[in-house]
Amino acid sequence: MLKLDIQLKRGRFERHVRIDDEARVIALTGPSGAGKTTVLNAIAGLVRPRSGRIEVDGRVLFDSAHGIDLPAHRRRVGYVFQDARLFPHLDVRGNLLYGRHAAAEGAPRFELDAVVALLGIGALLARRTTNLSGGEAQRVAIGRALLSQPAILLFDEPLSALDQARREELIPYLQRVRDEVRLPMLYVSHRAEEIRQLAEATHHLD
Ligand SMILES: Nc1ncnc2c1ncn2[C@@H]1O[C@H](COP(=O)(O)OP(=O)(O)OP(=O)(O)O)[C@@H](O)[C@H]1O
Repeated sequence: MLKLDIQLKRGRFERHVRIDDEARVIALTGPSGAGKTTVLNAIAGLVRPRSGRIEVDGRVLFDSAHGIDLPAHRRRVGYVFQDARLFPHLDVRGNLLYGRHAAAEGAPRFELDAVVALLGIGALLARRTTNLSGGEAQRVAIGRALLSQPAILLFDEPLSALDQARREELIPYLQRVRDEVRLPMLYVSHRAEEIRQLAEATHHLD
C-alpha cells in the first residue's frame, strides 16, 4: 500500500529511506532524530526529498525521475500531530468541517455524521476547542483529518502528549478508525505496547 524510496536532506541530516510494504497499518519507529517526522512530511508534501518516489495505493505523489511532485493540498493526506492543533477561533464542528474537500469523484467517502459517530464526539460539536481534554481534542483532530477525504492517514506520536489513562482511552478509537475506515496508515511511535495494539507491520529507522 505504501511504497517509498527517497533521499532526504534537512540541514546536515541526510538519509535514504525505503519502505515497500503491503501492510495497511505500518508503525514507524526509531530514535529521536532518525527522520520519522521528515518521512511523514515528505509524504504530506511539506518536505521535498532530494530524489526518489512516493506511491500510496498505486497513486504517485512524488517521482523525481518523472518530474511529479503533487502539491500538499492535492496529495489527500490526513495528518494527525502530537498536539491536536485545533483552531481556537472555531468550535468543534467548525474544526471538523475546516478543510473538508469534495472527494475526487462522486460523493465524499467520509461524512460528518459518520465520522462524529465513529469518534464519539457528538456531544462536543458546539464546544470551544480550548477547554477540551487532550484525548477529546485528538479525537476531533482525527475527525478533521478524515473529513479532508484522505487517501492515507499519517500519525506523528498522537498519544505521546497524553497521560497513561488518556492514552488508554484513545487507543480503542484509533483501533476503530483502523478497522472501519480501512485507509493506509503510517503511525510514528516509540511505545511498543501502542504499536502492538495498532500496527500490522513495523518499519524501523536507525
Ligand atoms: N528544518 C530543518 N532544518 C535543519 N535540520 C532539520 C530540519 N528539520 C529537521 N531537521 C533535522 O533532521 C533530522 C530528523 O528530524 P526528524 O524530526 O525527522 O526526526 P524524528 O525521528 O521525527 O525525531 P523525534 O523522534 O525527536 O521527533 C534531525 O537531525 C533534525 O535536527
